[in-house]
Amino acid sequence: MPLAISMGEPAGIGPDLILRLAAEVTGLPEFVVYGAASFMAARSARLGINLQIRTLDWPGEPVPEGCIGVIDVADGIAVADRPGETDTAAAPVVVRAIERAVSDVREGRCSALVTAPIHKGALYSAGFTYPGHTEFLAALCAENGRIPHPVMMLAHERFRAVPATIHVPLHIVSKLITEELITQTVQIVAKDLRDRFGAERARIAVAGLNPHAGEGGTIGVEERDIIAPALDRLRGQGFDLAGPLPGDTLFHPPHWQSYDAVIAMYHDQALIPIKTVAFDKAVNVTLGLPIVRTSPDHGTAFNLAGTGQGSYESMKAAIELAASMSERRN
Ligand SMILES: NC(=O)C1=CN([C@@H]2O[C@H](COP(=O)(O)OP(=O)(O)OC[C@H]3O[C@@H](n4cnc5c(N)ncnc54)[C@H](O)[C@@H]3O)[C@@H](O)[C@H]2O)C=CC1
Ligand SMILES: NCC(=O)COP(=O)(O)O
Repeated sequence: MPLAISMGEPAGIGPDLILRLAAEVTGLPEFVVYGAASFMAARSARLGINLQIRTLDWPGEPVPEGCIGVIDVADGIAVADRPGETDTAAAPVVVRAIERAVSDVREGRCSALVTAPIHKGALYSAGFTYPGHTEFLAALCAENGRIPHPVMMLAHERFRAVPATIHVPLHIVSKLITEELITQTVQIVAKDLRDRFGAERARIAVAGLNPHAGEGGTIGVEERDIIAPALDRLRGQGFDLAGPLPGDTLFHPPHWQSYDAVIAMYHDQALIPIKTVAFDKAVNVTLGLPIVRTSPDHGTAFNLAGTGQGSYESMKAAIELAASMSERRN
């Protein structure tokens, strides 16, 4: 069964990386692209890539050598090949690509989902109401009206960083740190590390929110009043946890290397360390969903789109990790 790759923002680097990987790298897991076939052909020609675009009726259709299979979701919308220039008209295609890909994974026609980067601002101006893929995918995976709690994890080998809150302004993070959020996040991380990464009893570190993890309640009380009690309760249920630990020293390599994952309290607390050490290799994984979803760690890189420059290593790692996670699960 192929992987489903949503093409992402057409003005961005995502389509280039998909095309370059298909043309230049052998031995990748089989995949099909969800997006606009005519746009993919135009971007391929711009990049001088010798690859035919083959429109598929269904993802399992055989794709001849020298071709890349595309499930065309353009539905009459002309997606322009203009690197670096967003176009509101393309937004429905970008969104539909994700929706169709999720549906094909959920219905067993594809093994897992890999998303190329979207430009959040471009989608917001076209009326998209989800902060990012992570929250949108959770909504698409709702069952009986229940939306699963999605957990973002950035992973490179044993370095796995999880922001407990995701795409939210910093000034409301503190209000969102609740015992329920800490509990749910730890439970999902531990379960998915076991089921999808083979870490039988994951050892997880949890960061504090405030400098020095609150310094005993003198520089903030979330650690004392919320995070520590939640961790104590979870330890009582058998989870192997350290923390709350000061966020500034937790990512010192000898420290994080002794854990299977580090849970941070907010987006940048988790993502800055991993992007600093592994920007071109780390993968964004969504935990807590009934499907496997990965993505490169970077965004749309408008300055590189359409140039053939830029690294495809994170996208390649996302494809390989999606394949290995879905094999482990099946
Ligand atoms: N999964 C997703 O859909 C993601 C989407 N984004 C979105 O992407 C847009 C742009 O975000 P930025 O913060 O500018 O981040 P960005 O990752 O697009 O770019 C940051 C810097 O990294 C460089 N860069 C990015 N990818 C690269 C690659 N493959 N090889 C070499 N250099 C690369 C860019 O040229 C730029 O200098 C935003 O709308 C953001 O929300 C950001 C991260 C993930
Ligand atoms: N910085 C990571 C990021 O913004 C990716 O978000 P998502 O689109 O995967 O939810």
